[in-house]
Amino acid sequence: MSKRIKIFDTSLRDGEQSPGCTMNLKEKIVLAKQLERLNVDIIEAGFAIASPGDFESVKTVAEEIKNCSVASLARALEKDIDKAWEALKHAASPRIHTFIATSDIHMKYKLKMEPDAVLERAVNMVKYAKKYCSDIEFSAEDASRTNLDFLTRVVTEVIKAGATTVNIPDTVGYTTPEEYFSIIKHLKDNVPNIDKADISVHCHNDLGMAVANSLSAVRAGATQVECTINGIGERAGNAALEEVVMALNTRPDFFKAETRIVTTEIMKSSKLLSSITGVSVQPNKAIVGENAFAHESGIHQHGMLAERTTYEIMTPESVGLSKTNMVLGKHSGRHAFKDRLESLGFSLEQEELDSAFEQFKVLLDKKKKIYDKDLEAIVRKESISSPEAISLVNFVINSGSSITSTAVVKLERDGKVKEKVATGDGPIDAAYNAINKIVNLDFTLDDFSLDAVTEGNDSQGEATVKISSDGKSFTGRGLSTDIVESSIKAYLDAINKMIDQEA
Ligand SMILES: CC(=O)SCCNC(=O)CCNC(=O)[C@H](O)C(C)(C)COP(=O)(O)OP(=O)(O)OC[C@H]1O[C@@H](n2cnc3c(N)ncnc32)[C@H](O)[C@@H]1OP(=O)(O)O
Ligand SMILES: CC(C)C(=O)C(=O)O
Ligand SMILES: [Mg+2]
Repeated sequence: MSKRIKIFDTSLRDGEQSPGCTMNLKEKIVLAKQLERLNVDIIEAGFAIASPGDFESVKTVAEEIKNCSVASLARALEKDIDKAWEALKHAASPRIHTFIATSDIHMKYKLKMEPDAVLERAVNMVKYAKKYCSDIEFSAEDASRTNLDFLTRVVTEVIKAGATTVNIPDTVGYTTPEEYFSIIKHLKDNVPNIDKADISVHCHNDLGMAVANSLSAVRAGATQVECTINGIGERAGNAALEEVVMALNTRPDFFKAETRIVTTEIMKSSKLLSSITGVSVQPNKAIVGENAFAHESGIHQHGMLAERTTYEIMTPESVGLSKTNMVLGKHSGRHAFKDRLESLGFSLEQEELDSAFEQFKVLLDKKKKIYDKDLEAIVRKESISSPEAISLVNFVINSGSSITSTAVVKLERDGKVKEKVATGDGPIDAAYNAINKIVNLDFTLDDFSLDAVTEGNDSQGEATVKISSDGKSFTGRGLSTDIVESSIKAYLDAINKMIDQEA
């Protein structure tokens, strides 16, 4: 049977402790509402005593959110708990979250308290909070580095005092999945009243194990996971909500656990947070990174086209993306290329397809990102260009604002290569003059235009050239990331059409 895991989102509290991730009141409300749509169980809205701004945020989130519990953090101090309650009192479902550190290092150096005094404070503050509301969470800060017998005592006593959730944080991201499993299992087996409270886990990502540790704890019996959107949080961050949730969702056979998260809201939540904080996620970030559902290599794309499950363990639709992103890139093959062209409405004969595919690969050596418009441009060129009587071998341009432009152009015709040098009014004019010297044909240049056909710094420029001879006009097109090259190609395309028609 599947057990229910509560998702406690702390993006607004621990998440906001990430340098660069502070949010103003309005932004916090917008994010809280999105977390409500995501259907998290608990929103930790802030640390009410920390500042008037934090107090106001907790208060407003508490008043606005109806379908999730709203929590405020409070040290194990009466003044913190009073302030938390003042902010939370109008919440539909308030939770006071009080904490104190229990590890030897923290007790000795930071709190300067003996363990018994810490235990007593924890118990008294849970009782103190309990007079305000029934839903009390207690966190034993730095639990993963706490003496296990002492931690067992603390957990037992705070549950007796009325804590309904006991959190066992890996505050400094120090533990490992196996070790954390045994800590949680030990508490499950040795705390007599453990079933009266949810065991919560709160993992930091200092060693990159926050999600793995959280999931391991779920296997050991934890019933609440604390996490943040995009994994933001103090230092290296907290366990990423989207990763925890999708792991549970994707592997019910293994975890036998489920959440109430509306997973189709995941992507929106991630993007909203990034737009609020200005901190975007790395492209290879699991679940919400730009590449998480992108397939670039030919063998994978071929497999995906045959059957999605060959390379997709969860669907992009399940996290709110409209579709898998088949990235046409350097490693793509003909299957994916053809599929994309067909989706753009082009159906090419094998020969045309091979030629377009070849051009596509050449283009990729020059251009990092290929857009649909690039493909359209390649195909349009493919279907409109004439047989090449004259082809470009290479060219060299010397141009600048204070020198006369000079072009050296090398062309091939009937297996013979010819090279000429010419000057001109700008690099394109110089190149055209050099071509004129080589081809030695009688025509006039009537029109020339240049357009950027795709997006980005490395966009392709399409040159269009009109020439005429004996009252007939010929249009040529050329495409390249280099505008001089596209201009030369367009000029030669028009000349080839003229030669073709004269032949
Ligand atoms: C693991 C975590 O994420 S814990 C949450 C961390 N988040 C934050 O700290 C953000 C908000 N914090 C703040 O704005 C400030 O630290 C405040 C307003 C809470 C307190 O500020 P100050 O009163 O100036 O104290 P300061 O932060 O310098 O030191 C913390 C004090 O709280 C005490 N303390 C720390 N944790 C606890 C606790 N859980 N219970 C009781 N006392 C505690 C420390 O011993 C220290 O006490 P001292 O002033 O008597 O030496
Ligand atoms: C306050 C507690 C839960 C915390 O953030 C931590 O221990 O990391
Ligand atoms: Mg934390």
